[in-house]
Amino acid sequence: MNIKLAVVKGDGIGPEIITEAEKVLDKIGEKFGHSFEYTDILAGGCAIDETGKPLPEESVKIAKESDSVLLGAVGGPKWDTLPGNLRPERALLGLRSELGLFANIRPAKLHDALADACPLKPEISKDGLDLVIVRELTGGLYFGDRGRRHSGNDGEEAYDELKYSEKEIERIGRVAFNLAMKRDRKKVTSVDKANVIETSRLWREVMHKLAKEYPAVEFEDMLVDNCAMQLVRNPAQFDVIVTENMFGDILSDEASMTTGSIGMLPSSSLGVGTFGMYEPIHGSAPDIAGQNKANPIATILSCAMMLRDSFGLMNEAKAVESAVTKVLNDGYRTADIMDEGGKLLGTKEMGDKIVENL
Ligand SMILES: NC(=O)C1=CN([C@@H]2O[C@H](COP(=O)(O)OP(=O)(O)OC[C@H]3O[C@@H](n4cnc5c(N)ncnc54)[C@H](O)[C@@H]3O)[C@@H](O)[C@H]2O)C=CC1
Ligand SMILES: CC(C)CC(=O)C(=O)O
Ligand SMILES: [Mg+2]
Repeated sequence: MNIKLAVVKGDGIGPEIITEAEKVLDKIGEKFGHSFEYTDILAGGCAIDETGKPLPEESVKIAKESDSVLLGAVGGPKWDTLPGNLRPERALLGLRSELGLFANIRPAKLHDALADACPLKPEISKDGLDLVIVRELTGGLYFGDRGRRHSGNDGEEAYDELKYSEKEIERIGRVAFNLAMKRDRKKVTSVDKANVIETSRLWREVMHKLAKEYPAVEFEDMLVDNCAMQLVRNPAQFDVIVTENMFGDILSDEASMTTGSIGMLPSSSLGVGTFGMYEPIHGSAPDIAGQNKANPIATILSCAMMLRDSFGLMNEAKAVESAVTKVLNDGYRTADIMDEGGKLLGTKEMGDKIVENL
């Protein structure tokens, strides 16, 4: 296959982790007879510096003409004082909505070798942890009307609109139920705040209707505050969690720690076809940027998701995942997952080790 990828290196650790991901893809290409063609597109802080805009039209155009997008991370303190619509993060939201990527799949699986990196007590993780968060990605608070206004004598007031339509809820619900059908445990937990928020009450109604169409799937609701607690108390109870945009953003960072580090969690963002955007769930980690310290595994595992979900290359995806597992089993660690007896590697050396194991 000849695969054309639009690549957002982005800011902070973005360029470092993307370099390692491309090395892995190139090795896959060499081994399995594919070629990967990368076109760098500007998005985020680097795009602001170069063009004055977080997401130039040209970047969206190239992304749309590609087979999929690979993204590092955007943002950083340099751009934190810009107005909201000019911040680097707008680029990410813009790409997600322009490309129609409403379903964000974030698998959190604890590798056996990382049991000591998981901060939970061993008895909590002893039988393994393997859950997936299905996060709605193009609706909710991050896309509603927002602004500032003056209100009476109380000074300035800021507002962010939260709305969801039945259609938006149903389509993300279907992604979750269909995913659960392919997994051993076939369980969906729909997470909302239906005791307070009207959008959550509609969310719950739609999910209940959908659940009836999937009798083979065990279904439950959970309030988001309880879910945040349960993820630490007993994460093994979860299989597929489906939730709205902001709850999914927050809960997936929390869930990442059950795997040892946020540097381990990959993601795919999908729409109706096979086109996807693939990125680690973490941000640009300005505190470690440029120091060869970032864990590239989340980005590399995102490439495995891309090979499987967008291109149907099952063996190739498995090869990447097995190489990562082997490197971890051999005791190699980046600083974020370092444990007693581990062999510490930098970003580049971790990428090299994974390539070596391919
Ligand atoms: N997808 C994206 O592009 C995202 C961008 N951001 C942006 O990133 C910037 C930094 O945000 P933070 O809140 O600090 O979140 P962050 O996820 O960048 O970092 C949080 C903590 O996790 C660590 N970390 C993150 N990725 C790591 C990796 N691969 N290996 C080792 N350690 C890692 C960081 O060093 C930091 O201590 C902000 O500008 C934010 O808006 C945040 C989340 C997602
Ligand atoms: C700009 C944010 C919505 C990025 C983020 O935190 C995420 O997608 O996980
Ligand atoms: Mg996030």
